[in-house]
Amino acid sequence: FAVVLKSRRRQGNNHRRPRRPPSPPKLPILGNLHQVGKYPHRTFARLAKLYGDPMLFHFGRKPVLVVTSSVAAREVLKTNDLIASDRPQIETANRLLYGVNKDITNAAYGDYWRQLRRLCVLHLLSTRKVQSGRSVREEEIGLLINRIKQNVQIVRAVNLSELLFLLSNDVICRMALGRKYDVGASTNFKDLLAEFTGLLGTFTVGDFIPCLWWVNRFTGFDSRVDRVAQQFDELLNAAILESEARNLEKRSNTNSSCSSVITEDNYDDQTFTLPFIDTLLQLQKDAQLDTDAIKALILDMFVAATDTSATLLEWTMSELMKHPRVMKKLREELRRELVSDEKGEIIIGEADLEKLKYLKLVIKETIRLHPPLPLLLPRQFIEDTTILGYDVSAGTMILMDAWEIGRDPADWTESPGEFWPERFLNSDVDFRGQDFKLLPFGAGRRGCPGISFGLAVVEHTLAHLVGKFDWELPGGVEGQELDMTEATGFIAYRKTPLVAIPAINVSQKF
Ligand code: HEM
Repeated sequence: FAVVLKSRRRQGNNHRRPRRPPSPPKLPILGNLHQVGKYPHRTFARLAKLYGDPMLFHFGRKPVLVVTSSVAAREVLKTNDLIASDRPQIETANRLLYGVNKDITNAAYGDYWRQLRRLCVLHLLSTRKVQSGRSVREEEIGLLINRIKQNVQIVRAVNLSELLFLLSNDVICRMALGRKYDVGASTNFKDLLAEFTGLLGTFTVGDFIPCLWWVNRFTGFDSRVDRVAQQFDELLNAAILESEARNLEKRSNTNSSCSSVITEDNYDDQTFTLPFIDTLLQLQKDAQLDTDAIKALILDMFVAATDTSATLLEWTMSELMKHPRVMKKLREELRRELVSDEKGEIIIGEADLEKLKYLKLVIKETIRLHPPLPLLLPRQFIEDTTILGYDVSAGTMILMDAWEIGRDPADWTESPGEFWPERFLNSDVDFRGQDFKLLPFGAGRRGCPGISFGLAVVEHTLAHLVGKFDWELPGGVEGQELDMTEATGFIAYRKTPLVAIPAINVSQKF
């Protein structure tokens, strides 16, 4: 009798009407696409006040769960971590990244993704690998500082945004390919990467309304995608040839007849200093990776590392210029904790960064207010599930509004919209995926594996920019008047570049 009752109950459950999350009214065919606007993270924040959290949108026919609170974020990223670990398949990403399931970021959840993730975590982004990039970072930050010093002497404003993008581009270029590709190359690598990232972040109408697939062909979007994909492919093929030549030279120098192919078992200290491309090519056989997968993985690293770190730096400098009290306090910390050379110039080594507690609070506060990816990266549910009592179907896309979550007065009770790094004093709230009210790097299985890599560049560069220079806005504009408008797109850059005049820091003479 109990069995019959149980099975009846189960049948009853299966047939109850699903309880869906609240949705704004939608249009035929378009669904809610017309409501998303230029700044989707702001639109979602506004609509959540009317409809609640989470909300169910429809982009064309695609259901999209939008999360705007830490409570729902925890339910998705912790309680349902496994079920929420897929990514939606986006046609443009597949065209740019060597087809379906080649790179890590867009790979469907499964064995192949797990294999790539392991490779990244162990061999490309591990603590030792990040440490091995120290000399690259120091050299590139040194070049940045010299470029700025040249402008100090003639009291000229510098385009800090441009310089910061160049820096993070050069760092990842050297770490991934072993050298910079900008200087003297026929292709302007930086511009090509910017175009690549822009295209990758574009959802097109055909992604959500399949019968409109032809629009991209008609507007010329598809041919742009194909051109950029081909240009990168040529560049990566050349980089692979260079890597093979390096490997050959190394073998002939060591006069060794045995192959220098590395496996997971013969990984030595020297291997950690290799560029990503050399490591991946040498692990290729052991890891059974095809060459397209290696190229796709390298491209992922470029996109993931360049704009995120540079954007975080440009917002941090913007907030500091807007808040001279915080800039002064940070500079005092740098003077107090670091030693100076005989000319009075502060010496900043990576080992010193641990001492800079206030600098870390400044970065944390900036990333709370300006997460470089305000909606993280889209995920997708693998199975039907429930989120805060609402039924959600397999295949539903997930957008996590980290921008709104970081400003939600329910979690950030004291002036949530204000830039105030001291809010993190005596607080252990962190952004590494354990605190669902601060999610700039996501969380769970698919959370960002490059946090340490990114922060190593950001912290070190910020210490140099603030420790070595005083900054003013051109035309006598006061910091408080600095325009803080964001650009549109999946990465929240500044809308206008940050331009500022550097001056010799009072305690220093160059
Ligand atoms: C300030 C710097 C950075 C920010 C704000 C950032 C943010 C993010 C976010 C929000 C995600 C999606 C997480 C999720 O779905 O839960 C992500 C994924 C990822 N990030 Fe980062 N990231 C940064 C730097 C880096 C760097 C430097 C690298 C590598 C060099 C990197 C590599 C990746 C990869 C490979 C993924 C995809 C992971 C997967 O799908 O399994 N990121 N990042």
